[in-house]
Amino acid sequence: MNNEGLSRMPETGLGVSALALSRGGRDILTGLSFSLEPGTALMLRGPNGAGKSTLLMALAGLLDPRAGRIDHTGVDLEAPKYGHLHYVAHAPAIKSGLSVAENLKFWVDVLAGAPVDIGAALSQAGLGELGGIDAGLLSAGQTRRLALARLIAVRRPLWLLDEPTSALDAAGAMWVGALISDHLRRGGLAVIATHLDIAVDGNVKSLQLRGSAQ
Ligand SMILES: Nc1ncnc2c1ncn2[C@@H]1O[C@H](COP(=O)(O)OP(=O)(O)OP(=O)(O)O)[C@@H](O)[C@H]1O
Repeated sequence: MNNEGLSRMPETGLGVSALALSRGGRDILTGLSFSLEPGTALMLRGPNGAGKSTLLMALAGLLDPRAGRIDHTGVDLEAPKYGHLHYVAHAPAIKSGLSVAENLKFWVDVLAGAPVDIGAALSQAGLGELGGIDAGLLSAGQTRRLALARLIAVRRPLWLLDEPTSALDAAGAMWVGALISDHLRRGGLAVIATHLDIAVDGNVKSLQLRGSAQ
């Protein structure tokens, strides 16, 4: 694959060692270790309740480890903490009452992204004709596309994606795969919780979670 012409991400790595995560006083994951270099995707697999979302939340800084370490390497220490990552939760954080374009603009402002062409990002997400409508009127798949559009609108090196192809049609799932592939080619990093295979071109690893029996 020729990567010339692609703007590269700042080189960010991720290291997890002897990690233990608990929720409601119950151990969900214990003794988990892995490391990821730039340009790599890690697919988190495992049955319902295995701890995929819990791990993503911890990587996003939303949940403190009970034990062990999470190290984000190559991060600009002057930058806001966790300002190098996108966390896109399973439940799309979309505000009804705001238009589709206003929702994306809201996220660009929250994420302190540089001014971007909102229309172009929506077009890439397959929502080019829908920028003016109330986001509450979107279908489930369109809502997912809008939630993911922030990955395009604000470039960040680490993507933490929880079931990103949920509710998407076949073309949408292909789009997500292409989006992640492009991200990896730029030297980005992605950790993705998914029950479905996502067609990603590049260095893709897989981690099977089984809950606290790790
Ligand atoms: N706020 C909470 N308080 C207590 N337990 C919780 C809480 N949130 C999640 N859990 C528990 O943590 C465990 C792991 O949940 P998690 O959502 O991480 O699993 P998952 O692998 O993402 O599952 P799924 O495939 O169903 O999305 C589950 O047993 C769940 O009941």
